[in-house]
Amino acid sequence: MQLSFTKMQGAGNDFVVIDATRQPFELGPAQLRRLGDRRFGVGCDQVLVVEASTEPGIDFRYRIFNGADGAEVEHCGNGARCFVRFVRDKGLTEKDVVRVRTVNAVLTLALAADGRVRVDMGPPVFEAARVPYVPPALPGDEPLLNDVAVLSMGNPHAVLRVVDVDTAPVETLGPRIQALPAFPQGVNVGFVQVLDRGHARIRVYERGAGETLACGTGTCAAVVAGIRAGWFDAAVEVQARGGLLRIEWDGQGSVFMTGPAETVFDGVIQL
Ligand SMILES: N[C@H](CCC[C@H](N)C(=O)O)C(=O)O
Repeated sequence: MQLSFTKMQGAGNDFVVIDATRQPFELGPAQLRRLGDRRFGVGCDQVLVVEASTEPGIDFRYRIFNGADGAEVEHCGNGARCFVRFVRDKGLTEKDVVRVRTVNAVLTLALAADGRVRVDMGPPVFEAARVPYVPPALPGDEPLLNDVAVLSMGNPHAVLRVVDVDTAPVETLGPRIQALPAFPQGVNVGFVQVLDRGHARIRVYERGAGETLACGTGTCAAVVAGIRAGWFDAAVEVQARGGLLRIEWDGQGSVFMTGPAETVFDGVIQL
């Protein structure tokens, strides 16, 4: 089958975006992995699917699949910014602010005049069962989890503070933490370097993708963990390897993320 797609990126986190508003989305895991494959397919961190909505007050449905394993996941923050850029540029809406439903949340996405996009990422969740996270029976039972903050941004995150992200053991510690029984549905592992109360650097070893150049939900999770720990004020500029994200959280409501969203090319693939 021939599949039309648009390649997009948000702070270097890259996506294959599929317009499924006019025909049902029917790709299986093997086809999704092919889309994500950087040798045998298009190559992307995640596949984003735009579906029509019949729900009052909801403009679109937003589905996310990790490129490496084809698994459907709950949220993708950088993808959300590309989503609104896509639906606007493809004429699927005239709105600059759209509301979209994911598998477990409703997000508000707003195109700004400077081309950046501001996303209401919803509130963080700390209740272990909703992450999901199974804490060790006793603190210290699992040394890898000492000093790790665990929370959900709709998807699961583990956050560690490091002195320097460039020397952090991302490629080794990331997968080791992901493999722990404490995370029954896996986890995205963030490594955050605090520069000052309004600035940070980050690297994220993502579930189902490995290290990406940026992770929107992971950056939100790191800032939330840092605000709770007293490291940050309510607004933080975070430098990822692929670009700069601005995260705001008042300590109780939604987390807001502002950053870039760009189209790279349109294409057709034979699946
Ligand atoms: N790998 C993530 C999904 C993509 C998240 C990331 N690309 C973002 O921008 O939030 C997960 O399995 O939960």
